[in-house]
Amino acid sequence: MACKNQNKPPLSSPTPTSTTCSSPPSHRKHIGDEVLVESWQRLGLAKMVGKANNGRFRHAFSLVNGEQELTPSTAPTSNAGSDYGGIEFTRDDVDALLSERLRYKSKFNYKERCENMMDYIKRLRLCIRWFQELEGSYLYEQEKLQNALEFTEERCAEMDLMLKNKEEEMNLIIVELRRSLSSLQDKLSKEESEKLAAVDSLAREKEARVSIEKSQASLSEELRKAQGELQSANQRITSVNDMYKLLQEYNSSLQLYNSKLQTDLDAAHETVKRGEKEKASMVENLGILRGQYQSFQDQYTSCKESLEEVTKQKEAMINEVASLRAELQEVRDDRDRQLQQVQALTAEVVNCEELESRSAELEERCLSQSNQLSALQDELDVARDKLRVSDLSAFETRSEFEAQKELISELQNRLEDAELKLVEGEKLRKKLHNTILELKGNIRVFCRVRPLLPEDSPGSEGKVLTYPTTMEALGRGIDLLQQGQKFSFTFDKVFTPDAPQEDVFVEISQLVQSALDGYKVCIFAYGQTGSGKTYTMMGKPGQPEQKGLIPRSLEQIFQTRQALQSQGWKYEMQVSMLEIYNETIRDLLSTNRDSSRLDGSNGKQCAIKHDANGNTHVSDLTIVDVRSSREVSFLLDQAARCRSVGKTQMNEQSSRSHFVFTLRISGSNESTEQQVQGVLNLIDLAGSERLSKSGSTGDRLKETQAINKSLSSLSDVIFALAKKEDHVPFRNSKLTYLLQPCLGGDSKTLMFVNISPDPSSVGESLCSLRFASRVNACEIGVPRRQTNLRSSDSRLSFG
Ligand SMILES: Nc1ncnc2c1ncn2[C@@H]1O[C@H](COP(=O)(O)OP(=O)(O)OP(=O)(O)O)[C@@H](O)[C@H]1O
Repeated sequence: MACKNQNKPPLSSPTPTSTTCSSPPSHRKHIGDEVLVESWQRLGLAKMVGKANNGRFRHAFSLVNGEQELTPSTAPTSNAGSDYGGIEFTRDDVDALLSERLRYKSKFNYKERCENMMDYIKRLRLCIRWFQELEGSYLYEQEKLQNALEFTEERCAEMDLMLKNKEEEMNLIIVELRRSLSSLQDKLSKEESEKLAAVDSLAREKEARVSIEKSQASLSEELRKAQGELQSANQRITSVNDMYKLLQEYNSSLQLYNSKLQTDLDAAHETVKRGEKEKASMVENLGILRGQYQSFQDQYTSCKESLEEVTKQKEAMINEVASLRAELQEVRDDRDRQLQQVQALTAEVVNCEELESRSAELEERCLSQSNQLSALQDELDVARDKLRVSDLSAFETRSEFEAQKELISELQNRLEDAELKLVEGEKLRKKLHNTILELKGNIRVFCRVRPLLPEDSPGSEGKVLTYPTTMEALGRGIDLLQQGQKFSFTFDKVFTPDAPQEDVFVEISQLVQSALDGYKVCIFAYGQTGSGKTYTMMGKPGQPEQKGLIPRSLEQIFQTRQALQSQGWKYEMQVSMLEIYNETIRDLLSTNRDSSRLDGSNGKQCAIKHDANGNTHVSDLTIVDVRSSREVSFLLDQAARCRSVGKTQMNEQSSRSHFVFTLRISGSNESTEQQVQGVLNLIDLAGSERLSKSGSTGDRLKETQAINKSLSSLSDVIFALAKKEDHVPFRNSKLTYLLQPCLGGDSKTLMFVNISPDPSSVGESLCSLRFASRVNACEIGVPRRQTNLRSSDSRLSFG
């Protein structure tokens, strides 16, 4: 029965599954209790074995259920070793005890037999007790095993249930999975077909991309062309404008000429009328003269006839006289009578002579009248010729007039076309300008180098600034030489010392223009003290050709405002000017300025506030409505007088504060119902300077420290923006807080970095250029045009 190979005692294996020994199944089944009872019954008496067998039974009742040891730790405390002296029995021992034959030396030695019997009984008792103990522990084990079995069965049932549930679930899941598999398969097939389609579309997209790239290239070509065309259109516009002016002049001269011709024509008509009248009167005269002539002719003929008659009579009389003389001779008596007759005849002769002279006179008159007539005829011919000529010239003038009229209307049409083109060009310009600005990034940097001044240190170190002439850097690059090391910088534009104010303004005029289009525009000048910031922004007072950007911008804005009136635009403008001095805001247009300057403040606490629309308001700031650039110039002069200016070692007239000029523009177009709100901020920053170099003390030192602190806050803000940091320290200074919308928002911003060519300032120039190139690398967002309706609070804001 012992299964030593398995290292298990023969009476153990309470569970059918726990044994692998070769004993018959019927025995193995009851091995825990029945086998022992059976053995005891069969044995009756048994030889007691005395000694334990090395504790092998320690394992006899241990059960490994799974990995759980049920005995001996959980078994009731064994009394082995107490009643039966800790003796344990193996089956062999029990068998040996039961099969023990008591032998006696003498059959009748009862004492010995009795002792042996007692000993045997004692051992049997021990064995029985051991068995009982064993049985108890077996029963306990059995119970435990039963419990474990039940527990296991329960668990099995639970497990079964769970498994069933799980199976159901699994089945469901399988069904679900099958379903999802089929849907996935569907999807897969769909995806595959989509993939194929996507591959197709990818190929198509690739083609499209290629074609788009091509079209992009062609578009950029077109853009370039359009820019070229824009330029040429601009040129054409200027030439058309010139031509328009010329044509206007020509037109007015033509109108003058025309009116002159008209008066000439009227005069010619008058002359013609007069000529016709004269002609008619002449014709009348001629008729009269002809009548007179006829009557004279008649008289003449009658005179002639009478003369002839008279002559005949005379001849007859002469004959008669002769006959009479002869008769006188003959008839002297009749002489007196005859003499009387002669005298009468002589009187008649005198009469005739008178008649003759009268006839000559009449002939003369007739001649003169015929001469007059022929002269009149000639005049008439001349007048007729003149009339024909003036008719011709009137016709010519009329046709010329018509041609001029046509020319004028054609020119007017062309002018209208040109004006339309101008408007279109203007729209295109705005669009292109905004596109260019967006492409460039909306904070741009221009660098301006001022000329060497007599007060600059003599150029012992030679030229420290040079300008590269390569294609890509021409007009945009600047090289600085410091201790033999070259530092190159590129900006949107570099103005060399010889660049006049006009050229600088031309470059920013488009930007200024966009304030009228509803953009926030901010232009500020940065640089070391004495580098030309105030010169750039304000210019030189009293020298019109050296006017700075602020007066030029205002002139342009007011001119454009005038020009845009014809397109239906009406603008309202408001101006404010302030300075930030020692971290205090001062109102430069305040009327009680003088008293306020005494205590170092303007009496009012000007506070900066940003509203939800990104507009900045400065409380208690004087805001003036302006209608002309003259008004603004007056205000600028007033502000310049109030500005904090002082003399430093670096600059005779150094600005000791940041100057902020703001023009708020509000425009509306009644015909298009459009409304725009633009802001133009023009800022002249105080100059940065090294304390050591400036030699400032006292108040100047305090000013310089305040200036440097606010400029360093500005550079902190720029660096944070350049690094796209989450927190930008706008609130670190009044200047940066005021400029917040321009630097971090949606405005078009331009920075001038002013540079001194003085070799002794090369360190400061390098700092300024480095700062400027950081600013140039900043992206501050997309400029936004403000075309919304005007708010009820229409007072000035900074942007
Ligand atoms: N482009 C220029 N052409 C001629 N003169 C110039 C130019 N730029 C500056 N200047 C002259 O240089 C001097 C200093 O210029 P300005 O006062 O404008 O410097 P600034 O940078 O404003 O100095 P600060 O910061 O001390 O106010 C002035 O006399 C000015 O006339």
